[in-house]
Amino acid sequence: MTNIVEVTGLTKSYGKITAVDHVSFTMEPNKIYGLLGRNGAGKTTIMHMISVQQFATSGELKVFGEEPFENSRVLNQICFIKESQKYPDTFRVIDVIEVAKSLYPNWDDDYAHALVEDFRLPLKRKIKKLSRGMLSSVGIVVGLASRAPLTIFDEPYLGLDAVARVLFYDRLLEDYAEYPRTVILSTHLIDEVSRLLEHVMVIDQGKLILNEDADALRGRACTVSGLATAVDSFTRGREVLERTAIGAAASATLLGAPNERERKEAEALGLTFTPVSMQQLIIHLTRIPSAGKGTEGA
Ligand SMILES: Nc1ncnc2c1ncn2[C@@H]1O[C@H](COP(=O)(O)OP(=O)(O)OP(=O)(O)O)[C@@H](O)[C@H]1O
Repeated sequence: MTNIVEVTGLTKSYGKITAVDHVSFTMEPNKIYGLLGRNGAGKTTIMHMISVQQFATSGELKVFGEEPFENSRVLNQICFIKESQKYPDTFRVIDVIEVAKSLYPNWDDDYAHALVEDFRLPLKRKIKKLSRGMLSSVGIVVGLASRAPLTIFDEPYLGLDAVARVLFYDRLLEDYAEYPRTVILSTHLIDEVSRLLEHVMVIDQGKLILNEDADALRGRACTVSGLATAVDSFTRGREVLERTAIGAAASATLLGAPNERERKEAEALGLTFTPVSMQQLIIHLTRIPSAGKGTEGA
């Protein structure tokens, strides 16, 4: 099957600033990708280039197997939801829904209206009179109901409360199960979205430093805790990402999941293992300069 996105050596410079620096990757059909990274890492710029809202300075980009520039076959299949979407002043929620209906070939109007109710959006209210969270909900409704084969959510939930965020995650998973498509989700709330993600890409200072299957990533580290002397004895000779100690107790985050023998060894020392959250792991990995080396183009 054709890759949805194929990027080779993609670079975007603004004068002396290199926002995206020779990034190469592919995105497969029907997967949920997390595009993660710190502020200013280059995530939005990458998503803008994929959706042809910005041009690359150099490199190659194919979307749905084609050059995306002025290519309606490609552009019709992309829905981009950004944090601060602007709408005409006179627009009400219903107007946004109607325009979206005409834009996206796979639009499901019944689903859109069901989502409007779920998110408690007042259809007749002007967009400019909506609260910040309600405005984010409008974008989420459009993104989900578009059922676009490539749906991009760039930090879609500014101002959205926890209940609405969980609603978004649940609806996305349910609808994706029934109508698989490729979703790119860019967010800082890594732990919140980690259960949704099938593949994780981390951008740091314009470079792709991690490009990995989410399950493989989850198995890449664990934390071992107990008496500091026991922790140190167990971790000797192993790759420790971080060690913290309080009084006589310590915990160490280790690369790799423990095998049966290691579990027994730890148990004998009175140590316990806990999984490392995706957010912790990414923080650990992005702190180490050599962390993702060799992952580009995976
Ligand atoms: N129009 C522009 N002119 C100059 N520099 C820009 C422009 N747009 C983005 N940049 C710079 O490019 C870099 C990447 O920005 P980008 O918006 O892609 O980051 P991001 O990862 O999406 O960040 P955030 O998580 O904060 O939204 C930043 O250093 C930013 O200052």
